[in-house]
Order: sequence, then C-alpha cells, then structure tokens
Amino acid sequence: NANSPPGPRPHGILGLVPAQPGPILLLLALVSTSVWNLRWTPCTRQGSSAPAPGSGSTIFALSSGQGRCGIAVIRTSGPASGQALRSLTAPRDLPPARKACLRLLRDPLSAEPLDRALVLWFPGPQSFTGEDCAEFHVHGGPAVVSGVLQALGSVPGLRPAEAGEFTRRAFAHGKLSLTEVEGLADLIHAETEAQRRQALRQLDGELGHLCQGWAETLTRALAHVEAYIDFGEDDNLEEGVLDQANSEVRELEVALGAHLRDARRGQRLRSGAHVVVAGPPNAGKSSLVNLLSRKPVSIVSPEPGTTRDVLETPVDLAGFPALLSDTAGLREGVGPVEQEGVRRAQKRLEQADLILAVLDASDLTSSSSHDFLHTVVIPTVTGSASASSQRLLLVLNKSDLLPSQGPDLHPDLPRYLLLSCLTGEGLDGLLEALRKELAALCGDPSTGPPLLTRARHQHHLQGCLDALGHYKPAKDLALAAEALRVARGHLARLTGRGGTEEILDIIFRDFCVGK
Ligand SMILES: Nc1nc2c(ncn2[C@@H]2O[C@H](COP(=O)(O)OP(=O)(O)OP(=O)(O)O)[C@@H](O)[C@H]2O)c(=O)[nH]1
Ligand SMILES: [K+]
Ligand SMILES: [Mg+2]
Repeated sequence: NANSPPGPRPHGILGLVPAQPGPILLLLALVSTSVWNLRWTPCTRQGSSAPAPGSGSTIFALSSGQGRCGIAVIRTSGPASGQALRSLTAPRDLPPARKACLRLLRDPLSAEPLDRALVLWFPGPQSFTGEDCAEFHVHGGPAVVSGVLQALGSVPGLRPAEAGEFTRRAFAHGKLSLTEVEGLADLIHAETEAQRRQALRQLDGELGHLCQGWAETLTRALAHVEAYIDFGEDDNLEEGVLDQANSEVRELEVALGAHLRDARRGQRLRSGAHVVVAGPPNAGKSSLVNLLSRKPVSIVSPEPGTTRDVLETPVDLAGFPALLSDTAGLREGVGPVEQEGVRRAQKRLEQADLILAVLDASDLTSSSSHDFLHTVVIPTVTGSASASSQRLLLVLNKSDLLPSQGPDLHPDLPRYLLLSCLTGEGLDGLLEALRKELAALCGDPSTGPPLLTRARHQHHLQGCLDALGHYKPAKDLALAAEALRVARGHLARLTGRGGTEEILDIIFRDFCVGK
C-alpha cells in the first residue's frame, strides 16, 4: 500500500504486536511500588516501632477510683498475668477467656482468704493492652483492695504500674493511636456532656483517620513527584501526572487551612471557653456569677465597688465547659485599690472568648452605664473593637425593678436579654443564648468535622501547611519532594506514628495509674 506511513510493518496475521511496557503501565508499576515503600503500614495499626517501655514485666494497679466503694477493679497486664490469676484464685485453673467467674481469692503466701470475687481472663492480643490481662472485681473496702494489691506484689514478675502505663502498652501494641490515647485521657477527665461527646469521637479515631487520609494524599503526590524526578525526562510518564499531584496538594492546603481556622474551638471545648462578666459597678455581675455557678463564689452587696479582684470559677454552662470570671465594676475616679481592680478587669476582658456584659436595666442613663455601653459593648458588637472575634451577650439585669412597659429604650442599645438575678426570671433564655454562643465558640461535638483538641494538633497541622507552602514543583522538583516529606512527617507525628519519646512522655503523664 503506497499510502502506508513509513515505519515498522505490523507483524502477525491480524497485525497485532506483543505489548511493550507502555508509559501508563510503567507508571502504575512505579507508583505502586513507591507507595508501598513509602506508606506507613496502613491497615495493621501499629504504634511506635519501639518496644513498649518496660514490656516483659507484668504490671498491676487498682483501676477504679480510690476510696470506699461497692466494687473495685484491679487489673494486671503482661506475660505473668495468667500466673498471677492462678496463684490468687481457688480453684487454680484459668477461667474461660473473657467470661466472668466467681472465685475465692487467697494470699498466695499465707493462704489467707481475701475476698470472694469475680475474675476475668483476657489472653493477649485480644485485650485492652494487647498483652495477657487479668481483672479482679473485688468488694471495694480499703482492706480488701490493699490485701489483693499486696498479694499481687508477692507474685514473681509483678510490679505496680506507673501512671498511664496500661494505655502506653495499648499504644505500643497498636491498640490505640496517639490521638485515640488523648481521646481516652479526655474521656476520663470529661466533666460536661459536650466534652464527653468530643472525647468519644476522638477515641473512635476520627481525627486520626482524617490525618491518615491526608497523609495518604501526600504519599501519592510524593510518589508522583519522585516518578517525575526519575523518569520525567525519558518522556515515559503519562501526561498530567504532575498536574494531578499539584491539584491534590493545593486541595489539601485548603482543607488544612479550614481546619486550622477552627483550631481554637476544640481546645476551648477541652479546657473551657473564657467567659468574662463585666459591667459598671452594682449592675449585678457577682449576683449573675453566683446564679450561673450555683454557688456563692463572689460577695454580693449594695455597695458599689464590692468586687476588686478577678474571681475565676469553672462552670458547666448549658453543657459546655467554661471559665467564668467575675470582675470589678468599670468606673473612673476611684481609689488606688479599686483602680487596680478596674485595670485587672480590663485586662481580663481582652482575653475573653465571650463577654457577658451586664447593665442595670433600671439605670441605663447613668454615666457609668453610658460609658460601658460606648467603650465596651457597642465596639465589640460592631466588631470595631479589635481584630479578634470576641463575642458578646448584653444582659439587662434587675428587670424586676422596671415598670411594666419595659426599659427606657436607648437608641443605640444593641440586642439584649432581660434578666432578674433576684427572681430568676429570664434565666432560661440566657442559658439558651449561652448555649448557642458556646456552641459557636467550641464547635458542636455531635456534628461537624473532628476538632483539634490540643495545641499539639494545631502545631503539627500548621507545620504541615507551612511545609506545603514550599511545594513549588515548577521551580525545583527535588525541593518540592522534600517539602512533601516534611509535611508528611508532621502528620505522622500528630497521630504518633513518627512518635518521639518526649511527646509520648508528655501525653502518658496525664493519665492516672491503672489506666
Ligand atoms: N432588685 C434586684 N436587685 C439585684 C438584682 N441583682 C442584683 N441585685 C442587687 O444589686 C446589688 C449589687 O449586686 P452585685 O452582684 O454585688 O453587683 P456587682 O455588679 O457585682 O457590683 P460590684 O462588684 O460592686 O461592681 C446587690 O444589692 C444585689 O442584691 C436583681 O435582679 N434585682
Ligand atoms: K456591689
Ligand atoms: Mg461584684
């Protein structure tokens, strides 16, 4: 055929040729092996690669609270757990795995009976720590508990556990990731409903999974960039591979940025939002603090200038944790002590997440009310006060003193809530408004993305984002690949897969013994 293009003629009957490894195949092979080498063992959730500190020994501790109680739980973890169970119980055989059995407990040395107790046997790795574990559910009297602890101490190979050691072993055996460990610690310390919900979500591994998804994106991008470095010049790569990596990295930057903008919320939920009660003297600030905290935290008196220092008290406000601060009434031209109180009040106001501004509803036209309205309330509400996004609720207190037609309406008065600390009228409305404000400040732990509950999380996400800022493949591919590696390292440290001993020490120190 005269019109055939020049070049090698097709072979074979149908003109088919044996396939050469084409660019796409080559890329697939390359990426899959690179990903394999780069990826952190994705399915088997491993903790730090280092062995559990002190593993080999068997630890024991009282895991329920201290003090007299109905039932106390004592547990052991480590290879000698089975031996410990056998030496304390009669009959001496191990109970079936994970089934509660009633046994007589005896001191192994003196054979003296200690208690009749439920015992449980959890052979590793199907246990909380991944090691052989035993539990003794004994009667909660102090003499029983100390008797059993002493008996366990006499079993060879057993020693008392350090604070957080059970959880540390669980982490070391890949039973929990680092963010899950933090979730567990928070669950133990949760004091409000919102904190509990947040801690449970973190214990379920939501934050860890999110980070792992991000890390996999980075791993993929890194594999693509490295493929380009190695093979790009040979023209063997499918077009658009680098473009795809670029767009994935840019999308990741947007996601990280959005998460970081929310960062303070998770921390507020964990340690409490700062709610500062402020206003002119005698508005009823201390009365409100006492009402919200349901105890007489602050002195209340008809004398203006009663509160001088900042008084801080942790409270559960509508299910959210808050640090409530009572402050001195803001006014000028007073003695040096009260002036210092006013200075402290102003300083505390600057640090507030939420300002509860209190005015006397029957005294809106006084100069101190007017000053407070114009120097604090209106500038904060209109957002002209500062760059920070403080929130404010205006409360007009002493509504019981108002004539029936309500307060003298002030033209510049922003949206307000009427309250009487004396009769309690308006308290429900105020609590509902507080709930909304705190949900906005802390994030709603029932919905929405997992929150960053610790400064550590924020630090590593910011580090990751900063590293991605150096990802400029058009300029220098090698530097771009390095930027991706640094970014990935930050995510690894967040979930503990790149964990250094120091981070672990800090985190596990927060645990109680027996957890
Ligand atoms: N009628 C009425 N009196 C109230 C109400 N709330 C507070 N008071 C009274 O107002 C006075 C001042 O209350 P405080 O709570 O001490 O006011 P404060 O704003 O903390 O005052 P300073 O600390 O001096 O700035 C007290 O005599 C309270 O009993 C209210 O709702 N109705
Ligand atoms: K007062
Ligand atoms: Mg006061």
